[in-house]
Amino acid sequence: MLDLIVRGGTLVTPEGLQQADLGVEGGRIAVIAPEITESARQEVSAQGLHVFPGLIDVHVHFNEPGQAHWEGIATGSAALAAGGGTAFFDMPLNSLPCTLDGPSFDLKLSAMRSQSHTDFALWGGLTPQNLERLPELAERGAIGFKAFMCNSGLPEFPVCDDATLYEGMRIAAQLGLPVAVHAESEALTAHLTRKARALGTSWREYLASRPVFTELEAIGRALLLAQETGCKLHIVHISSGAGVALAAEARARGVDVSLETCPHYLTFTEDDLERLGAVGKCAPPLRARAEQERLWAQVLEGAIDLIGSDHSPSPPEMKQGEDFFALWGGIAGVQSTLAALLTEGWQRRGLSLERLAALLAEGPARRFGLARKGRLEPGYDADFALVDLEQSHTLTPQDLHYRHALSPYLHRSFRGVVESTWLRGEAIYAQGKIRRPSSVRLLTREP
Ligand SMILES: NC(=O)N[C@H]1NC(=O)NC1=O
Ligand SMILES: [Zn+2]
Ligand SMILES: [Zn+2]
Repeated sequence: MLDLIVRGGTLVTPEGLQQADLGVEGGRIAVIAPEITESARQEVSAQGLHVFPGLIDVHVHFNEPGQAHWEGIATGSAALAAGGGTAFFDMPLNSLPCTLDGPSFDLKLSAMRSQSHTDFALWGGLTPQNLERLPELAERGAIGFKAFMCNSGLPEFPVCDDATLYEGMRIAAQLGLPVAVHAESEALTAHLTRKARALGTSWREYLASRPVFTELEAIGRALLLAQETGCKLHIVHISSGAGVALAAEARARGVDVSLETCPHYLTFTEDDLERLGAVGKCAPPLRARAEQERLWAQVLEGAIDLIGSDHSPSPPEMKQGEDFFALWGGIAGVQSTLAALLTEGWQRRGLSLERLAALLAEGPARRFGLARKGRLEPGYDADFALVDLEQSHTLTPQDLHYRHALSPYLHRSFRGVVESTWLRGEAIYAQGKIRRPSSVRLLTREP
């Protein structure tokens, strides 16, 4: 007797689409077959629906402990589930304390266990102040170490200088964990910020302070250090086609690097900033249309390993004011990743559903050593979303599960509707409602 059978859906796997029944037992996919004859405690019809592997978002800031008024684990993970997601990796900054040592990791872990609606992994931080704490973070199950190559905007998470990045990568390589970098040059962005601010403080000057070459300089330096140390490198939120090209070239030479971009760089351009204002502020910033087209070309060619949301909201007050430089930089988007990619990628540009599953689930699981996640295949965790691709929807504030109903994706129309999301065989989202699963797990790297 199976626990659950999902009948008649179209399963999306990186190898292709397959019309089949999917049977679940003990939280795992037990069988996939054209027609399962066994009986089950629960049956769900997926007739006319696509079954996607649950999204694994390797880049979110849910800001707990300490800053639940910015977002929150319960609200953020609910939004992820409503968007078809079943796991997230929480970044080490924007919470208080930042995740920089064993005790802060333990605090975050217990907050996650009591409040998350999905499985999760935790990034540790890499700063000049915590090099000697990396082993204790690894011991507790950190999925990797995140460093900022420019000012993070938060004094409690200082910029990582080259010497720290080099030594941190040496330690990470020994521990067998990746280092993730926010790649923008501190020297160049600080200089260009001074220059731009002398001319004004609108979104236009902000854009002028972080041009593409400041991203390229930092990507190039991180690649060099990764090559030298043999460290696994993950470059987060690459905003430019040129940045992808630079990293992909190094990967082809044998550097162990993975490339992430975000739905907002694939959806909005700098021309949208006039209308969006602060809700569209992020770093690196939105780019010109031609750069976005180059980025899309790279995605379509398969140069990108995975897509993460970099969901990083703030209280609304921090997005208000005249000085664009002083406003919080961060996009609220964890709920919209699949919708944005189905619309901008599958519908508009012919990105295949198989590639989409690879970018949103299998790619993240493979890169970060999650052996039982990311695929619809017997033996894997039964994490999936039932999606109606025939329907469209327009995102309203009432749809958002965030702490604050603010997002650049609001009022846009999207192809596809997530009908339900399942974590290890349990519905965590259905008919617009969130349900807490019986358990959530810390995901760690498996050899
Ligand atoms: N601190 C933080 O979350 N910063 C993020 N926001 C953003 O737009 N880019 C980032 O790195
Ligand atoms: Zn960043
Ligand atoms: Zn981030």
